[in-house]
Amino acid sequence: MAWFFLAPLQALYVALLSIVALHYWKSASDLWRRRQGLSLPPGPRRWPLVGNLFNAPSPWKPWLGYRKLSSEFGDIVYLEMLGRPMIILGSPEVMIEFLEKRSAVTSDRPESALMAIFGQKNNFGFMRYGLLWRRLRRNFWQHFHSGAVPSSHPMQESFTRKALVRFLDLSADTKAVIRYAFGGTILKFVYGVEVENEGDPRIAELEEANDVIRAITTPMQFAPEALPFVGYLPTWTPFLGKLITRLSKSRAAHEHITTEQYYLAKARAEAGEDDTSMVFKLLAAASKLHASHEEDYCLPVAAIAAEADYDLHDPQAGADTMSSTAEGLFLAMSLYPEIQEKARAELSTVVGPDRMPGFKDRQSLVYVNAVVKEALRWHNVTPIGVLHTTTADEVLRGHFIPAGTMIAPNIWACMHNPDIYPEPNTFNPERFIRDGKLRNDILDPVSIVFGFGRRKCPGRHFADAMLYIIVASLLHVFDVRPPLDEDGQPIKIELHQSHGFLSYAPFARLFPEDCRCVVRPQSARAEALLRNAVANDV
Ligand code: HEM
Repeated sequence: MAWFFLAPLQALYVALLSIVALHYWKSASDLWRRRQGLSLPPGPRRWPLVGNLFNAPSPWKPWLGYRKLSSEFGDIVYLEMLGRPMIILGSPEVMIEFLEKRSAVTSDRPESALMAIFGQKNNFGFMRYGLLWRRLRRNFWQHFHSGAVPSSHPMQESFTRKALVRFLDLSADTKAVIRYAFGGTILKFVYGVEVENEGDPRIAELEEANDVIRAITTPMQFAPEALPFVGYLPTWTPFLGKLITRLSKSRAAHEHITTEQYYLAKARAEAGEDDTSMVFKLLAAASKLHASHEEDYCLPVAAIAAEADYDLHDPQAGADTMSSTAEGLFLAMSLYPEIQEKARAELSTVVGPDRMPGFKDRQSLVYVNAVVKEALRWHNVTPIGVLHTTTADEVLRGHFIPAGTMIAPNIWACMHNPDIYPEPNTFNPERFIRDGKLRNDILDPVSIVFGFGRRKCPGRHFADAMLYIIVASLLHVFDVRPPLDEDGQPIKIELHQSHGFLSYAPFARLFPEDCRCVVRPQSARAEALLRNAVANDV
C-alpha cells in the first residue's frame, strides 16, 4: 500500500533531479563551447551543482579570505556559487585593466530583487547597467563632478565649522557630531535644508531610510536574497518577520523623507525662492527643457536626490562611507598625537592663528592632504567595493571570463599590501610625502577606494573635499585624545573593522568597531576663533 503513495513521490523526485541535471549539463556544455579551449582562472576546487558554496572564504570579513586565495592562486581567482561565476581581483593593476579599461563590458551590477521590493528600485547605485542607470547617473554627476563641487566649498567650510562647534558642548557624542557634519552637509546640498544639530529628526529618518541597504547587505540578512518572495510575506511570518518589519519600516522612511523634502524644495522653487540646492537646480532644468512633461522628470529628480542621501551615517550599523572614514580618522588622531602635532604645525604656518582654514589653503597643506589619503587607506570603508558584473564573454590575461561573472575587487588587500605600503596597519601620512611634496610614485588610495570605470563613485570629489575640510578645521582648533578609564588612564583602542559583506552581496561599508575619543579645544583662543567664525558665517 505504501508503494502506492511513494511511487508518485519518487517519480517527482526523479523528474526534478533530471531537470536540474539537464539544466546543469546544458549550461556546462554551453560554457565549454564558448570557452573555445581557454581555461577559466584558477581557484579552489568546484563541486558539481554547488560549485564553491561550501569551500568559499568565510562571509565574515571575506576580504581576508579573498587575500589568502589570491596569495595561493594569483591576481584572478575563480569561484562559482550555485552556477553563478565570480572572480576576485587581487591587485590594482588587474583591477584597472579589467574594470577601468574594459568598463564597457564590466559595468553591470548583480540584480537584487529585495532592493527593488523595499523601495530602492530607482537607486542607480544598485541598478543594472543600461539607459535608465545612465540617465540618472548623468544627472547626478552634473552636480558632483570636479568642476561642480568647488561651488559648494563655501557651504562645506561653513557647515563643517557649524558641526565642529558642537564639540564645544562637552556632552556632545563624537559619533553623532560626525554624522551630523556629513548628513547635514548633504541635506543642505541636495534639498537646501538647514539642519541645526545632531538631534534633528530628519537625520534619524534618513538613517532609517538607509537601513534597507544595510539590512540587505549584512551577511546573515542577505540570505533571503536568494528567495526574493520573502519581500511579499506578511510581517508575522515566523523567523523572517523581524527582517520584513525592519525592511518595511525603512522603505516607509525612505518614501516619506525623499517625497517630503522633494515637494518642499519644489514648493520653494514654485514660490520663486532663490535656492542653490541640487533639487532646485534639477527642477529648474527639468521644467525649462520639458515643461509639458514635468511629471516624467519627477521620478528622476527625486531618485537622483535620494541617491545622495544614501551616504548618511548610521549610528547602529555604521553603513556610511564618509562618516565611517571620519570615524577611523578620529580614532587615528587619538592614537597618534604626534601626527596631530605635525598637522597643527603646518596649519599654524600656512593658516595662522587668526582665521579658520579653507579650500584656498589646500595646495599648501601637504601634510593635511597626506592625512586624508592615509585615512582613506588605513580604514578602507569599502573593502570589496561594490560588485560589478560582466555583460559579455571576455578573455583576461589568457583566462576565459563568462558573461554574467560577478567581479569583486579586493580593494582592502591593495590598501594593506606591505609591498605597496610598508607596515600597512600603522597610520603614517608621511608615506605619501617626499621632499615636502606629495609623492606621485606611490599608489594613491583615491585611485582605488572609490571604485572603477563607469561605476566609479560619483560622490568622490565631494567626499574628498569634505574629508579635507574636516581634517583641517578639526586639527586647527581641537585636540583629539583617547578616552579615559575609571582611573583616569587613557584607554588604548585598536582599529577593528566591522564586517558587512557576504561574498555575493552588492555593497559593503565598514566602520571601526570602537572609535571612542575625547575632542577638546586646544586653547581658549582656538575656541574663540571657531565661535567667531561660526557667528560670522550666519
Ligand atoms: C569616503 C567616501 C566614499 C567612498 C570610499 C565611496 C566609495 C564608493 C565605491 C567603492 C563605490 C562603488 C564603485 C564601483 O562600483 O566601482 C561607490 C559608488 C557610489 N557612490 Fe560612493 N563613496 C564615498 C562617498 C560618496 C558620496 C559622498 C556620495 C554622494 C554624495 C556617493 C555616491 C555614490 C553613488 C551614487 C555610487 C553608485 C555609482 C554607480 O553605481 O553608478 N559616494 N562609492
